[in-house]
Amino acid sequence: MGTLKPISRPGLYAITDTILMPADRLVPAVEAALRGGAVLVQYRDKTSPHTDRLRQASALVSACHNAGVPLIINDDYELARRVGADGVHLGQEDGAVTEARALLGEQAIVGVTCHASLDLARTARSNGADYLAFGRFYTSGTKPDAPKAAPEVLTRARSLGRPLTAIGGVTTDNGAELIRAGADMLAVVGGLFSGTPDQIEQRARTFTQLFATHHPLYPISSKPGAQP
Ligand SMILES: Cc1ncc(COP(=O)(O)OP(=O)(O)O)c(N)n1
Ligand SMILES: Cc1nc(C(=O)O)sc1CCOP(=O)(O)O
Ligand SMILES: [Mg+2]
Repeated sequence: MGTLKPISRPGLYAITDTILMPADRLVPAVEAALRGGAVLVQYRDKTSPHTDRLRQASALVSACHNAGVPLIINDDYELARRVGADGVHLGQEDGAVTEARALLGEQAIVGVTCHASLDLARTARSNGADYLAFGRFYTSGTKPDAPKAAPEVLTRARSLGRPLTAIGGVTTDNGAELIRAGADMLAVVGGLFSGTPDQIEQRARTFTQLFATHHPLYPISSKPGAQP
């Protein structure tokens, strides 16, 4: 068995956005999410020139590693390798898990989009995915046309034995339903990053509190009121 990867901690998965977070606000916004308890961060930028993406991803590696949190790069495992990120998130059209693993190494975190499909999830698991992402669960301003999923898919996917991520229109109001259905991470763009750093930090704390209240495996020592 390999070493346990850091995604074994349930919690908020913060995903960046080029519209909500222009270059000068990117790092402060992510630092606010980290102060609020985000356990994983994804750099998702589908439009900026390569040199900008390289600079921004490098800055995020430093911010995340200062907080002891892994940084995932969306789509681009070559960029992940260049900046020393901790892994990559792959959609169904973004290349093979095995190729990403070969480039990034055994310890890399590779996540895969499974939409609402247990078959896609089984295939992703066989190919070595470290977490399985399901969605979109609610109305999403960031990706309105993503295929729909119902929370029950999370409950069914629990038997696959991989951490489950829920994405798409997730907010502090609807997140508890997804955690109770089986989500180990809530992947959030608009429901987290549409605001000032203070608001982002407060929302991240609220998401973190949802895990403390509703996730069965939330670390005992992190539960409010628990003795250290
Ligand atoms: C955690 C997480 N889940 C799903 C996605 C979506 O990936 P994909 O289907 O490749 O779509 P794009 O994000 O590339 O538009 C994700 N990025 N992260
Ligand atoms: C990037 C992405 N992927 C989705 C999927 O369902 O695969 S939904 C989505 C957008 C997530 O942003 P927001 O939290 O603002 O809805
Ligand atoms: Mg993709």
